[in-house]
Amino acid sequence: MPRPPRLSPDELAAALPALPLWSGGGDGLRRTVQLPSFRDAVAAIVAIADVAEEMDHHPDVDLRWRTLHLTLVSHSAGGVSELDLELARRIDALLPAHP
Ligand SMILES: C[C@H](O)[C@H](O)[C@H]1CNC2=NC(N)=NC(=O)C2=N1
Repeated sequence: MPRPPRLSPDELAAALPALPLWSGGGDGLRRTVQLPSFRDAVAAIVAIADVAEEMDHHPDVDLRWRTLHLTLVSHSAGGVSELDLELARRIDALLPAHP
């Protein structure tokens, strides 16, 4: 299946209000979340990995103790695409709703 192109700045600006826990611009969407423990954070990564494999779209992941930093970017498109928006929505459904 062809991968979607990168979003234009206007398309991205229109999409971001629906993802209030995510920041960033054309170089990637970013969310930081603190989990109760290191193990909880690792479990969150594993749950995200299941979604990423299903979508064949993978986040950049940086874990510092129990603080998880996620960056979503479509490497092949050279920016943020609809796949990143969908992955962000699915990650939000897995993680606690607070920062
Ligand atoms: C062959 C495979 O579909 C590609 O390498 C996929 C895998 N996951 C990916 N994930 C992300 N974030 N960007 C990509 O360009 C990408 N490419």
